[in-house]
Amino acid sequence: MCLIMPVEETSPQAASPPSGPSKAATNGHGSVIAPVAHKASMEQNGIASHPSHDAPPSMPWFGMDIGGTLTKLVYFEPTDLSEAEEESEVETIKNIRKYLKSNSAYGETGHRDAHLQMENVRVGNHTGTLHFIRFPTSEMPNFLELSKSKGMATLASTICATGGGAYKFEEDFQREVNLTLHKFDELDCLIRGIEYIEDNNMDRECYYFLNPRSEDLCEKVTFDFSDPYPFLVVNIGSGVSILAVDGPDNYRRVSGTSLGGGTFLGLSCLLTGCKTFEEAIELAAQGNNENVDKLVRDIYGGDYQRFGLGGDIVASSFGQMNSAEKRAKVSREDLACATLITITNNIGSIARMVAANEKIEKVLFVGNFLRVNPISMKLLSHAMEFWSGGQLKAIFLEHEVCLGVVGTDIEGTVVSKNSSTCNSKVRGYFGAVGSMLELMRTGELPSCSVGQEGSQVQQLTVPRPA
Ligand SMILES: Nc1ncnc2c1ncn2[C@@H]1O[C@H](COP(=O)(O)OP(=O)(O)O)[C@@H](O)[C@H]1O
Ligand SMILES: CC(C)(COP(=O)(O)O)[C@@H](O)C(=O)NCCC(=O)O
Repeated sequence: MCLIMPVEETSPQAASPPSGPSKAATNGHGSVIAPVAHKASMEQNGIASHPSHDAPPSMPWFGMDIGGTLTKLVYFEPTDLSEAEEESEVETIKNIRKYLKSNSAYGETGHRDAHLQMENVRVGNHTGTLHFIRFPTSEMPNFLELSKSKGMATLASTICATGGGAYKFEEDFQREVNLTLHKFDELDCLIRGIEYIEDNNMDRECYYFLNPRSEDLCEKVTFDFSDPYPFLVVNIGSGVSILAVDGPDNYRRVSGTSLGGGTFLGLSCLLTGCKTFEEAIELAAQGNNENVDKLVRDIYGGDYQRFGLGGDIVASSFGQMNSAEKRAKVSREDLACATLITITNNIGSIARMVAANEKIEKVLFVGNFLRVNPISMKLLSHAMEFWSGGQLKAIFLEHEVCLGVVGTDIEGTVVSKNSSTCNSKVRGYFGAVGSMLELMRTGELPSCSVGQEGSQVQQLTVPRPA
């Protein structure tokens, strides 16, 4: 059984930098055309195939998403090993398992999200537990050092990896820990997952906010995504990528901005001395941007009526901070709040212009910047609707983790149709889960299933690649 990995050369939607890993075709307007990679096209292009295997790959089983800010690592711990299997395991694997399980912090910055742990998961031919570990990508040298000290290099195994770091750190993995990275593209994965919504009538997966500005009237409403095309995807990670999805397996990276989640975090740390994203969001929730920004009414004394600009609209982000007097009065909370609003509004504004340019009305916002961040979701909702005169809708997803899983070619899943079996808190790890499942692709074998503790295990079937 020969399996094909969607390696990078077939997914030419990489961002504009000339040194990017992929060769991209452009459509003449600067946007990059990227059909989702398929086995057939990869074979035609002479792309390397995944090593064929009838048996699952040797353990340990990991998946990695090495992003610009966060590295997300998923580790599968088999809980059904027979005595003979346990005995035949090499000491290094046992030690790695013991080390990962007995700690919830690794070094100073690595965390295992123990509360997200998923029991009773079937991967390949084993049942076990999925562990979710994250650390700042900037700590990669320490991570490699730690892996080396735990004997990873002696295993000579393979890890599936996605995200920009899969390219950046490929040689380091090989050199330091003798690990081969099978890379696959983060945007292909994302788009496939979203398309799965349409294919599987996941009619409660998408939602938008009604009356996003009103604390009392704001309501989360299901969005009917049964007729999705065309739609825009705004992926807010460290930076922002904007993709226009024209039809099945057909998308373009039409725009992007470097002012993204990483900018919010970086500026917040700089301005408030906060140390984490969570702290920055908490500060922002307690602050008032009006002490930092210059509003239309600060300039006009009221509304700018001729063009319908209300007095409470931000005219100039951080526009009051040129005054030493105002700077002296401003709080950390105010600064975090203004930073969040500045970044969010800018993304909303670019998304709106791209939508108008592309004549697209549905705009899907995804990425970890929106994690624990209802302020931005509601702001985006309001901005999209207000500035488009009600034409544009900001749409969000309930379960990015499930979409990520199916986004790597896992189809026919029961899990994603039944949201109660999805762990929505695992948002942000989907690329890592998806990359581990890539490792498991073994043709038509049922390869992965997910169940809650105590519930029936449900099967995900993995089709033979198209
Ligand atoms: N615990 C966290 N640590 C750092 N950033 C976080 C965290 N949770 C959410 N974020 C936000 O998510 C962004 C990263 O999003 P993500 O989708 O993981 O992108 P990337 O793959 O580029 O790391 C950060 O820049 C930050 O704004
Ligand atoms: C380069 C990236 C695709 C990397 O993805 P990320 O790790 O930020 O999720 C993204 O940061 C991006 O699209 N940046 C904006 C580049 C630009 O169009 O200006």
